[in-house]
Amino acid sequence: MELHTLVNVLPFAKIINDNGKIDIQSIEQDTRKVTNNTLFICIEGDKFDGHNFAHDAVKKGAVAVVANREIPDLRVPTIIVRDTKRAMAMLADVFYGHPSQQLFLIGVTGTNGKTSVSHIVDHIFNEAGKQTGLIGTLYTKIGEQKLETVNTTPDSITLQKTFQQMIQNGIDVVSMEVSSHALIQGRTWGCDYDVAVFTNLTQDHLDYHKTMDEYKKAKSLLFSQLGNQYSESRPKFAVLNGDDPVSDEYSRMTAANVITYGIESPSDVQAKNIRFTANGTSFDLETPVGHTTVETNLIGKFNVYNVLSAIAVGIAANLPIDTIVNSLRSFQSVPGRFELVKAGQSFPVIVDYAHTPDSLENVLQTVKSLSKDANIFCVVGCGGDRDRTKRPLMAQVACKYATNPIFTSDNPRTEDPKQILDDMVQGVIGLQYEVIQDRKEAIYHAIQHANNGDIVVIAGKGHEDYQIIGETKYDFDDRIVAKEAIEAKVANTIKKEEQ
Ligand SMILES: CC(=O)N[C@H]1[C@@H](OP(=O)(O)OP(=O)(O)OC[C@H]2O[C@@H](n3ccc(=O)[nH]c3=O)[C@H](O)[C@@H]2O)O[C@H](CO)[C@@H](O)[C@@H]1O[C@H](C)C(=O)N[C@@H](C)C(=O)N[C@H](CCC(=O)O)C(=O)O
Ligand SMILES: Nc1ncnc2c1ncn2[C@@H]1O[C@H](COP(=O)(O)OP(=O)(O)OP(=O)(O)O)[C@@H](O)[C@H]1O
Ligand SMILES: N[C@H](CCC[C@H](N)C(=O)O)C(=O)O
Ligand SMILES: [Mg+2]
Repeated sequence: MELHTLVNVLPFAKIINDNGKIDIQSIEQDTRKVTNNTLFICIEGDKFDGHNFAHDAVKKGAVAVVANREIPDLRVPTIIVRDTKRAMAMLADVFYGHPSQQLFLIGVTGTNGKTSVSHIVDHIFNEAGKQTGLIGTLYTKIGEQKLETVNTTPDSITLQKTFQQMIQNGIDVVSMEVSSHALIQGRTWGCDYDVAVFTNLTQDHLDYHKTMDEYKKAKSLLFSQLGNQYSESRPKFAVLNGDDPVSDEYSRMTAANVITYGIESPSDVQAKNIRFTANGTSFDLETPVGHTTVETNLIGKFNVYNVLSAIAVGIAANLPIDTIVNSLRSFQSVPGRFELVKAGQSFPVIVDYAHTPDSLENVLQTVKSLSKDANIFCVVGCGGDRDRTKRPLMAQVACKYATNPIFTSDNPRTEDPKQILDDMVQGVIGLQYEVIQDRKEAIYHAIQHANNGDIVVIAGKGHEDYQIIGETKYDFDDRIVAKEAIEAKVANTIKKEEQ
């Protein structure tokens, strides 16, 4: 695309060193991705100032630069704008041909459940015969192809480029997770959502947002930015959790149609008579388009909320209710979410991604409801360089529900693992718990001491196949470590029996 055509979308932009027509073949905000004929955008970030990389970008092939000030000795055309992040989102949307307008785009935000809900939604549309794409914590999925992601919600260039790739691959429906960080940083500016979903709001990320109010405001942007163009052929919907008090505020902020879902409060999409069985959950469903029964393999009340929100998305997209409900029967699970590890042991071992006080409470409550008298071993830690104030709260939750809480390291990152554990322990002074800093040792310890009828929960890292200590990412997968621990225990038992 020609540089001036692109720059036309940036009101009041000034070009320094303009030297006529230039063909732009890619736009990038990271020098590590710059190639020939790139338009490089300088972003002032938390760690670096991209303006300091402009010369480097030109050396690598950048033919023009977007900046918020003149960069000394830079000889390529430089487009000066006040806000380079906003310019980046606009340029990305234009450069990739407004791809989100051609997709049925669903954004899911909330503290917990984004990955789960986006996967259930993806499954529903897939079963309804649509070609689907998914963007989130686990991966970017284009049809059957899975690509690794750095962030839950990518930067605006990566995002728009991914949408374009999806269109080229025949995708028509995309469900994506929208993090609060992404909303505040404008990574999703330019996204034309058809449906925006709110799961819930509880404590997390206060290291970044500072207060719950700021965190709530960040998430509200998905709803206030939801297009307010009324179109009969393409109405916009906000899908809100009727049992979360924050939904009232979000409802007032959006100009779109609102569908609520819930269990406790009267909602448009409502679950009644919830029945937890050995194989999953079933409930009576009431919706504006009909009443029916839902059966799912997923367990826990929190998963009823996840399923309800996904049903509401299906309804917003005009899918027949029977198609939605039938597809739910074949939805299995999400990797690392309540994932059972089986290696011949006589007690359940569950790996789960609960890394907030609320998610841990939901999972442990569910586990407790499975067997009232079981000893519950809960191996849990808290991430470093993240919200410190959730640490004592997570420890409290572990001690409230588990008979055997074991505090260990999650991803300590650049923090001292001992300090993180000390922060956790501050919440449970005088209560019973163990501290085993090494995660592998902690998992082995829990499995070694669990007996028939007990339950082991390994929380916090779910699908992660690494552990970040310092700045190094080591191979580490709770599911593999747990399996090895079980196998060691089973082998030992057999040996003892043979003696
Ligand atoms: C704090 C934060 O959110 N940082 C995000 C932010 O980085 P930043 O803009 O501050 O970038 P920076 O590293 O200071 O660099 C500034 C600029 O210099 C450029 N640069 C930098 C180095 C270099 O060699 N060359 C170069 O060009 C960078 O590409 C960037 O344009 O923008 C980047 C691009 O979008 C993100 O990858 C990065 O996420 C970091 C890795 C991160 O850890 N973020 C977490 C907190 C996060 O965003 N998490 C949420 C999920 C949370 C949840 O709900 O659970 C997520 O969406 O992933
Ligand atoms: N609706 C829910 N309410 C509360 N807790 C939930 C809910 N759904 C899932 N959980 C719990 O939260 C954990 C994380 O779920 P999931 O990965 O779906 O959330 P997420 O919002 O994508 O998280 P992240 O912000 O880290 O990407 C699960 O492992 C489970 O313990
Ligand atoms: N998206 C979350 C994931 C947390 C996962 C947990 N294992 C940790 O490292 O704290 C975050 O970046 O805060
Ligand atoms: Mg997620």
